[in-house]
Amino acid sequence: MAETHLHPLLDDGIKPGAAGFAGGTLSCRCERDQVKAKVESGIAHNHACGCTRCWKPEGAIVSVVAVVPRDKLKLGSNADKLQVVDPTAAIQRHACSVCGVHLFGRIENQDHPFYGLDFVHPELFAEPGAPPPGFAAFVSSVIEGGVRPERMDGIRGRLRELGLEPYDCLSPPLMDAIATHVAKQKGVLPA
Ligand SMILES: N[C@@H](CCC(=O)N[C@@H](CSCO)C(=O)NCC(=O)O)C(=O)O
Ligand SMILES: [Zn+2]
Ligand SMILES: [Zn+2]
Repeated sequence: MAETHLHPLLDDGIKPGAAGFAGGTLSCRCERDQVKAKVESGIAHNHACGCTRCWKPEGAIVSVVAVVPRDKLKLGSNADKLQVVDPTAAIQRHACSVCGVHLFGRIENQDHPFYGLDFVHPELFAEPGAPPPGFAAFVSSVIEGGVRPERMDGIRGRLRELGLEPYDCLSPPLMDAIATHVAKQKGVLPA
C-alpha cells in the first residue's frame, strides 16, 4: 500500500513548537518581490484542514491553518500583489496573484463567530517554532478536492497515527463555540 502523504509539515512526524513562539513574518513563495505580513502574536487553533478552499502546498492533501488576532497582522512589502480569492466566502483569503499562496484569510462579517481572527498558514513564517496542528478538520472534504473515497480509511488512519483526531467539520470545542455564538445571537442563551 502506498504511503499517505498529507502535507510536508506532517509527513515526517509532527515536531513540537518552541515555547514562547510569538509570531513573525509571513511570506509568499515568489522568487522575488515576496508579499510579506508581520504577525505580532502567537497562533491558536492550529489544525490540518481538508477543505477545498484553504491553501495547500503542491501535492498536499490537507492544509495547515491557524488563527491570529486580526489587529496583530500588519501587511508589509508587495501587498499590492494580493487578491481576494472569493469575496463571497466567509473567510476572505488574500492570495498572491503571482505564486498563489494565501497570505492570510480575514473574516469581515462582524456577526461571524470567528470575527476578529485572521487565518494564516504557519509554514509561511520565516521563524521556526510555531506550535503544531492539534486536530484535523473537514477531512471528508478532501474528496471534493479529487481524492478517491477509497483512500479515506488510510487518510484518517494516518491522521490518527500523527495524533490529529479527524473531524468532518471543526473540532468539538470550536463547534461548541460556534453554537454558543449562534444561541446568544438568537437569544436562547444570555449574551
Ligand atoms: N466542503 C467545503 C467545506 C469548506 C468549509 O466550510 N471550510 C471551513 C474551514 S476553513 C478552515 O478551517 C470554513 O469555515 N470555510 C469558510 C470559508 O471558506 O469561507 C469545501 O471543501 O469547500
Ligand atoms: Zn507570491
Ligand atoms: Zn479549510
